[in-house]
Amino acid sequence: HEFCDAGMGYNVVGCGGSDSSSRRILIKGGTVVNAHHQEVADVYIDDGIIADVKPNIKVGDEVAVIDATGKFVMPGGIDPHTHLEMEFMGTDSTETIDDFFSGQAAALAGGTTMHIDFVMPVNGSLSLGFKAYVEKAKKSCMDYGFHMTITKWDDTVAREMEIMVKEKGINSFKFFLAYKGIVMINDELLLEGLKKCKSLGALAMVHAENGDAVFEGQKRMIELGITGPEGHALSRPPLLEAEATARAIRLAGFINTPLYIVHVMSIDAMEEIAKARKLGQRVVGEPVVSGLVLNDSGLWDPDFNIAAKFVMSPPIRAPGHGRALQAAVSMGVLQGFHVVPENTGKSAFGKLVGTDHCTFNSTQKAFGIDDFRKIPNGVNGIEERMHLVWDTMVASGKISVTDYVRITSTECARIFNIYPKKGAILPGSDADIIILNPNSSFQISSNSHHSRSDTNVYEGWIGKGKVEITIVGGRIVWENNELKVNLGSGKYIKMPPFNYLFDGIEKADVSYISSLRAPVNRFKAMQ
Ligand SMILES: NC(=O)NCCC(=O)O
Ligand SMILES: [Zn+2]
Ligand SMILES: [Zn+2]
Repeated sequence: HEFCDAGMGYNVVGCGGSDSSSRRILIKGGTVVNAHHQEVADVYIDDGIIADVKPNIKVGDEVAVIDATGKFVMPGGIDPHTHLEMEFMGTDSTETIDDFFSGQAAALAGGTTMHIDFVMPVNGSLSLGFKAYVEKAKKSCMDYGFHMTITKWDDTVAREMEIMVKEKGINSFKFFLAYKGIVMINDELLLEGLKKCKSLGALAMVHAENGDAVFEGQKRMIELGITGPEGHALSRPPLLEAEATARAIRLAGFINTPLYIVHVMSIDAMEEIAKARKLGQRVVGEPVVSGLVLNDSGLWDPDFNIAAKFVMSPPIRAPGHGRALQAAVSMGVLQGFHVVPENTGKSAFGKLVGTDHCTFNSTQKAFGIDDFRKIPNGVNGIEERMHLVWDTMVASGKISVTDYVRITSTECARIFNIYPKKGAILPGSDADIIILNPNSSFQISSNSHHSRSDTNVYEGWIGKGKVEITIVGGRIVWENNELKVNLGSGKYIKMPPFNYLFDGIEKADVSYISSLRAPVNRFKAMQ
């Protein structure tokens, strides 16, 4: 089998490797952390499911015991935003280098046990796109879900959206407001999509940049003779991210349906979300780890191969944006959904953190050596997210360990309506668990990472906290720095519509209509 290649550098169970992991495991004496609570307890796993969580669980000799004393036992990470084996930006750049096997193996080595990937339609057809992704995902070694991308509009697309939600387990649709001439849609299509999402109880997601203005910005750079990777960032400043974010928020408010803004990269866009949140609109802002911990300095590196690896959209911003996004994440989580007033509880900035893992190797990035517009956009992160969020947010004292669980796992499970099957260490939840040692450290390098890419945007990062064990579906797949992944064992997780963001939305319809009438009433009162 192609995945049994020794070159993969890790053991593939089901391809000749031996499956030493037990179906019954007791994790003893660790600090078990959920988003709402932490306690020292044991966790008993039977046949892929968490059977019990309490102190001093007694088991027989046949059960494998892991001593987790002094360590944190937490739900495996859920990455809400990945692009595995995706065709993107024309045929020249081919597909992202990580497929559903290598990308997921990398995820498991870094403590992420589920991800949600974006299905790309085939010639605008959602069913053909779905079929293609079902095929791609057959090699999965961990559970996964799908978002669906909408790139055109007609009656067939509208009907297929219904099928996706009612039959295929998709509860979110993404609209690109950028990538003009490739996948960008206009406001008319966005409005149709928002209406359809609302009627289906599906979450609308947007990539928020003004694609027409970006196109103009790119022309300007080329006219100025700026063709290198720095031209990418200069052509699409925060202003254009903020404009599209504000526009999408207002249109979602006009339709009165919840909105999820992917990869928020700038203070400017984050402030638009904060403003909407204050007004009680149901908006979720998703920071990604590259936007939180990196800055744009890499884009100015004189070595094209180094600079090009940082090209993603919206761009990684100047120093200051990342720090502000980190602060917003810590404030957002400190105001957790259970303590904020009712209206603001249905919106959030940074209650979850994704990656937008969309990896191209240096040969693929080199398609744009003479013209930054041809550099395929995207960076890695699926393997690094859990460590980097721990290091920059928890080890630095910005957030608590319970907050960490919420932003890396639980809130994603809630938003995509699969909690508490995922995102919790509770009896009955899937046994997707990590054991993190806060006194150990991690180091990132393209020489040792598990992605197929030959580069890593976090190259050389050394930080505190180490995921020592990953358990997925009740099997130990990462231990002693060794991966033993189970080819084809990952399951597709259907995600039902009408998540908590839709609770009481009809009431908001009524108050929206009265708010439209309010100025009229005020005017009448003045007469
Ligand atoms: N973000 C990026 O540069 N690539 C992935 C596709 C997208 O999410 O826009
Ligand atoms: Zn995007
Ligand atoms: Zn993306």
